[in-house]
Amino acid sequence: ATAVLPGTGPSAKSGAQEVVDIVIIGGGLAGLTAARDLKKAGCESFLVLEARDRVGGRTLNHDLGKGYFTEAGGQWIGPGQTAVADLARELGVGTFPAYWHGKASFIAGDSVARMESTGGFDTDRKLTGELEELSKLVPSGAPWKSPRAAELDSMTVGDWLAKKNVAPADQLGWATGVALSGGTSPARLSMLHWLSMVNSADSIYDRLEAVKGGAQETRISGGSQILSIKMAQALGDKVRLESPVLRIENWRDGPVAIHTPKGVIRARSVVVALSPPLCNQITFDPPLPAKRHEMQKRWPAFSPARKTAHVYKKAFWREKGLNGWIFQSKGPVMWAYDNSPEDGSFGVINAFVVNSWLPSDTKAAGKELSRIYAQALGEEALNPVAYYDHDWGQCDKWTLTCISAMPRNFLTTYGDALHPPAGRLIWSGTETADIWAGYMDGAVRSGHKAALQALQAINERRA
Ligand SMILES: Cc1cc2nc3c(=O)[nH]c(=O)nc-3n(C[C@H](O)[C@H](O)[C@H](O)COP(=O)(O)OP(=O)(O)OC[C@H]3O[C@@H](n4cnc5c(N)ncnc54)[C@H](O)[C@@H]3O)c2cc1C
Repeated sequence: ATAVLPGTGPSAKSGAQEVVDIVIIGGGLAGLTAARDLKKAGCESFLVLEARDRVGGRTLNHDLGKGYFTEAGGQWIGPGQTAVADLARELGVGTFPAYWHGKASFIAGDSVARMESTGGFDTDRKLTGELEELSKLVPSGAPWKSPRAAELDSMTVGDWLAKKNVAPADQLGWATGVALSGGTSPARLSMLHWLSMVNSADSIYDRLEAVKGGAQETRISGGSQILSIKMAQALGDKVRLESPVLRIENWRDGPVAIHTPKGVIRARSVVVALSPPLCNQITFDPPLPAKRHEMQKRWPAFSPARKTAHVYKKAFWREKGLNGWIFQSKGPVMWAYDNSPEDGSFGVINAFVVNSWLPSDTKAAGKELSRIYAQALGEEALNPVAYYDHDWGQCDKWTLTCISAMPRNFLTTYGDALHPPAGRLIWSGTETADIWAGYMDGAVRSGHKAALQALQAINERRA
């Protein structure tokens, strides 16, 4: 077992202060994976501090009753995402394929076109080939180290596409793909960042974008938040909810003082399992190294993702040969898709929606979407039995950024400040992952890495 500070037990009180070896900040997939690894390694002296009254961070289940769920945040896993798949297996959580067979619906104004789905967005093969080749030059974990980093970071995906004369029929596919995976429009996403994402997917574009054979292929039984819920259950009172960290003192030499509204905890090492903008909400004394501070402050912290769910008595569209996918060229629906339970006992249409096209009032938004779904799937869509709506941008001080969409020149300016530990602080969270950064898999990978770093740091100091 790992040593604890002299004279302390697994979580000892010294005066009014608790003292532990390792504090983990953040009870998302990254923080909880790190905690689980510490426990597996025999370390008993650690705590997870989570700001909210729940675990899971950017994964969140809507409870549909009778053991069924649909997801408001991260939900799919796919080929190559072995860390999150292993975690599910170890926790006894099953997986099942996302539904995509049938015809997809494309709405342009009053007309609806239907096309047999191949399980992907069918973007132009020649162009994706070019993208794949370029991506081989951009290491996913450190894109700023690419031999062409400066050039590729100075352009947006939109700039690159503009030079390629994309056929009008293909433009929606590219824009939707970039918006869903990159979190913004092609005009706002750095080409270097986009290429690093393709690189993560073994430089196979469909592995990033598609449902069939891609990162949207597989769903998690019980909803993706179940992974965090199960990890937290096994960790018991090591996980402290409603404990936002507001201030961190003495991080350079330790013991580090970690301030929450419930008191101060002291630790030898701290795993900060938060995205950079969330780190920016914590006061550090002494201040962090200048470049790290600047990077956190400037990291894109807008959270445009809003996800909705319509629940129907049955998945009526399937009987009509439709797969439930809806794309709108102009309108609130970026992509609606069938998110019904594995047994198909009722129907769910989830959607990524564009805020500026939709009323902020939930009831009005649900009605507007039902109307659009009816246009694509039939009149039955007008009568959902339940509607859920989660706007991460409106309600989330503890998320701030759903999918980090890096603008031009950010990664080459600040990227090298993302990983290096600062004194006793070890940076974790999906943004720091070597592959699949931004994804649940990246979060799990970053948690494994942080646990190793923390154990190593404690052992080195003991030696
Ligand atoms: C709408 C949406 C769709 C997505 N789709 C997918 C998908 O299909 N597949 C996929 O793989 N990924 C997807 N993602 C991304 C995926 O959900 C995230 O990459 C992953 O969950 C991040 O985990 P994390 O632990 O790194 O960070 P987080 O989940 O953000 O965890 C950080 C935790 O820290 C807590 N916290 C914040 N500040 C403090 C503080 N000061 N003190 C204490 N605690 C604090 C937060 O409450 C949170 O619980 C999606 C995300 C969103 C939002």
